Amino acid sequence: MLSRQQLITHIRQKKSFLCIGLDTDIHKIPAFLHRYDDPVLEFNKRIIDATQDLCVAYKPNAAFYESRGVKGLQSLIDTYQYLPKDCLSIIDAKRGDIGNTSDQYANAFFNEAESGMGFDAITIAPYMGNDSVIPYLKYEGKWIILLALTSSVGSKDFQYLQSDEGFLYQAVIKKSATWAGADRLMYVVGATKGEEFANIRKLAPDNFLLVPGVGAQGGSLEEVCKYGITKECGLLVNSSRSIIYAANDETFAEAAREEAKKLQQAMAQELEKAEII
Ligand SMILES: O=c1ccn([C@@H]2O[C@H](COP(=O)(O)O)[C@@H](O)[C@H]2O)c(=O)[nH]1
Repeated sequence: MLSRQQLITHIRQKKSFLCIGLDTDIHKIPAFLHRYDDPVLEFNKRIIDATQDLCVAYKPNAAFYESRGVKGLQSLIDTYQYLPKDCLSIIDAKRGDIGNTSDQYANAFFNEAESGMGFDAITIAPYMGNDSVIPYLKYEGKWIILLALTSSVGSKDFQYLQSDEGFLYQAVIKKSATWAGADRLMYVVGATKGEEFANIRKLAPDNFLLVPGVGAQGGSLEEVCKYGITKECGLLVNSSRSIIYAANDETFAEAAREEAKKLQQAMAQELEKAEII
């Protein structure tokens, strides 16, 4: 379990607000790893070993594990167990369902005694409203991360629809702020939506934002920081493919480290600019 204050301390100590996405596709990892019992786990362990001093969070995306059935679930559980305790562990599951079903999702990802997984945080699609989100908050100290404004091209289909509270994504932020405080609630905001960060900060001045889209999707770290950084940083910037698939041979973990380091160094500059370190 990682509290807001611990997260902020780690950001200052590591000079980093990098979240590394473990979107591990068994068909994309280096061929030599296939001699291991669990190639995906071996890949993840080496990525984690090579990068853990450079990042403050890891985010396995559930789809890459669930797509492989029982074996994939085991890779996910074993990867969770291997994650360093000083990094925020986020399961990117994007769940959302009626209350009793959400109870089961929360149990699956938060109740380590029963499922083998006790992630610190989970991404949630908030579309089904309050009763779909509250079950996760019953787990003391765990974080919920609601999809607000996603990095996807399709975000314009619904998220920018006008409502009484402004755009629909703005209504999501306003309403959900009544469900939990900034010590338990984050929002996903895509790095590809740099121009919206200033508006989002007006609605969510203290919440951490989980920001995917830097790297393979072309989002700008500089723009995100220009409008999104707060005095306590308030950002976790995720990159998955650009780091974990930086090379496709025996050097993959070193190459991942190099990519992570470039981002960490750019983040250190942003933290200095904002006088956080
Ligand atoms: O709006 C969103 C929400 C989630 N994601 C997820 O983040 C990573 C991004 O991976 P990259 O390889 O760095 O593009 C991936 O797991 C997505 O499912 C997102 O991209 N946008």
